[in-house]
Amino acid sequence: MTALLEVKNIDKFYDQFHAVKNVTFSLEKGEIGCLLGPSGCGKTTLLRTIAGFEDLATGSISIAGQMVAGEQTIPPERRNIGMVFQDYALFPHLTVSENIAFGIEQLSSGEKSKRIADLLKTVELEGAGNKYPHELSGGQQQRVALARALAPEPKLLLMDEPFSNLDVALRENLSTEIREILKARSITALMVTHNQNEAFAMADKVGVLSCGCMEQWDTPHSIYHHPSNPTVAGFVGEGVFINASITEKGHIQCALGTLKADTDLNFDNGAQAKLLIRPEDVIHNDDSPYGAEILSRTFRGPNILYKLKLDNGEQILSLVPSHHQHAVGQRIGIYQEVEDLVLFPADSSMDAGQQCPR
Ligand SMILES: Nc1ncnc2c1ncn2[C@@H]1O[C@H](COP(=O)(O)OP(=O)(O)OP(=O)(O)O)[C@@H](O)[C@H]1O
Repeated sequence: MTALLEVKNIDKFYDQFHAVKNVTFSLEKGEIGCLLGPSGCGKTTLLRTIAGFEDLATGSISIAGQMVAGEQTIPPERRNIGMVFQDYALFPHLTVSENIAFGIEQLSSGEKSKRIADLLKTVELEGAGNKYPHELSGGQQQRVALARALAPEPKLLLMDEPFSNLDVALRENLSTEIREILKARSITALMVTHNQNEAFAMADKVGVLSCGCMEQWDTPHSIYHHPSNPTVAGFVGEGVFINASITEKGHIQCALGTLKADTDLNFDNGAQAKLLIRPEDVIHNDDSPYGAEILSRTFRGPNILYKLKLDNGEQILSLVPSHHQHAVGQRIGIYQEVEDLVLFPADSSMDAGQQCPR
């Protein structure tokens, strides 16, 4: 099966600055991908090269089997792409219906009206066709922007931080809603976001970028539970690395006791490693022989996030139901319940989530 979007070994420079480095990934028809990564890692640049707003130095991009950049270049308007931007970019002097009609002027008026009515229904804005953008909320405007991008029935939809102007509750609802709309229509889409919750809620595949490199392109589950390197592990979720040693085949010793691996660890006996401990892996239980001192606490509604100091001085995080009330400085009992062992060699660079040089 040919991928709908195929990005192969692309490099992009701004003068001497290497903004995208040998990036390869693909999306099947109907799949939703999200590009995630710290500020300046190249997410928008990558999206813009796919849209055709930026030239490539090397590599190729194909959409629905047609090469659009590489040995041949096809201009943005002929790439059959729809775009949704952070600031909605609606025409303020046009009504909602006129905004949606913008890219389908070539259709007969009957077809146009039918397409607009269908899209207004899809984005749940029936009855809002005669309104102007300023009469709508941010979330409604972004739904109009989506309808406008979908009107010409593009092969690929690109979305650049589409929810970042919206408040937190709305972002979550809208990301789920938009995923459902795209899935119902089998639309292939690629979205850029800073927000990992959004990426996980929306995407079939997530690409974690760092300093222009694609660190991992994988399902949200694998990105979270099987990160391929410390950069991905540290960027996604709130994990902390602690020291560990491989004592015998499949046994790992750390400050939280001994852990046993079900699979081959690819470490020699006696090897030193860094073990990822996520806050949800650390369970509060005062009967546990392992204890830690509370260094700080952050109330999060249903949970409290404790920063804890282990007896050997290492620090970890623990997510505890918020009806537990413990003060900073108090000692609590904890035990580990690490389900997915994420281990990297002790000498790995742990520069996760850092700003990329510009
Ligand atoms: N037109 C340009 N000319 C020169 N450098 C640029 C240009 N556009 C982007 N860059 C640089 O390329 C790098 C990647 O930028 P890009 O906007 O793609 O990052 P990003 O991951 O989308 O960041 P953010 O999340 O902050 O929007 C940055 O270092 C940026 O300064």
